[in-house]
Amino acid sequence: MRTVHTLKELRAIIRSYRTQGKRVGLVPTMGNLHEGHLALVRRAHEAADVVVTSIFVNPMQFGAGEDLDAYPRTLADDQRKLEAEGNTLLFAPPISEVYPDGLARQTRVIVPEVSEGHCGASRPGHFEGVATVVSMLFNMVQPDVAVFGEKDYQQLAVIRKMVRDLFIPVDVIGLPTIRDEDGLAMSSRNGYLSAAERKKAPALHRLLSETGAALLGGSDDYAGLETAAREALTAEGFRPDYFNIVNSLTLKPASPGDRQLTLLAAAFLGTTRLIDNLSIER
Ligand SMILES: Nc1ncnc2c1ncn2[C@@H]1O[C@H](COP(=O)(O)OP(=O)(O)OP(=O)(O)O)[C@@H](O)[C@H]1O
Ligand SMILES: CC(C)(CO)[C@@H](O)C(=O)[O-]
Ligand code: BAL
Repeated sequence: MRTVHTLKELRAIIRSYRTQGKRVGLVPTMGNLHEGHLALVRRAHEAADVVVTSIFVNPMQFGAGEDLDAYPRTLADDQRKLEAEGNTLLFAPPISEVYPDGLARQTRVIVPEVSEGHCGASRPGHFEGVATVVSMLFNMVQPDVAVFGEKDYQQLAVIRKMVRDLFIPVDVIGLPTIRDEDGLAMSSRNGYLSAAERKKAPALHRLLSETGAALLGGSDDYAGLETAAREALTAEGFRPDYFNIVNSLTLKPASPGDRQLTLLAAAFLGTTRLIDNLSIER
């Protein structure tokens, strides 16, 4: 596996893939790779001849006071894991390569509607940062296909809409969330949890599952279920950010007739913010 840090090197290699008629897959990440990321790499291998994984901790999607500086950077470990997966190329640019004129002067991509509410409300500017950097990565790598995780459900919806609205010629594949044995969604931020917090963490997935079961059982009392789930999270030691029952496609609050529902949740354990979701069909 090769690792490149500059756009010039990346472009030269992508050009040679194109000359050989290869189908290119992209897996955008922020590094500190775990089994969730590696499942995306495996899926990309099924859909493409060569797989480019990017590692870039994108400052534009972090708000003031968030964990940009603390975010784990583990390039050597990540390289070993990608090598073992048969990943073809790792693109790990420094900030100066992606934003040579600085963040303030950077052209930005705004995706309306699906980026509003939920994480978009709690992290103002976050999805603008995500859409901007993902559109840039698409232009840098020019992949045929790109793979993202459903763990970041709203992010995936934002990227799908951006691709549709801007006619970007990339197939977007979403992959189900990979979990630890106790149900906790794998995430780089799980590494911030203390041993005691890690024990409590699976309650987030459990409460999503219990609420999903109540919905499948026929309950339409969305507001009541949301309040009960937030109270249960608090009782489990979390500080809930949101627990919302939404229409799976629009991400707007669910209406009684909706058949495809998604439960979106974010909650803090100490200073660590965890997100998770569950989709059901009635
Ligand atoms: N448990 C998981 N299962 C499937 N995909 C995942 C999982 N965790 C992350 N991903 C996907 O990996 C890609 C890169 O995500 P990222 O590098 O932010 O990882 P992360 O572990 O979610 O980190 P963070 O703690 O910042 O949320 C995204 O498409 C994300 O949805
Ligand atoms: C898609 C992404 C790599 C853009 O920075 C990031 O938001 C992530 O890791 O999910
Ligand atoms: N996994 C989404 C990236 C972020 O939280 O900034």
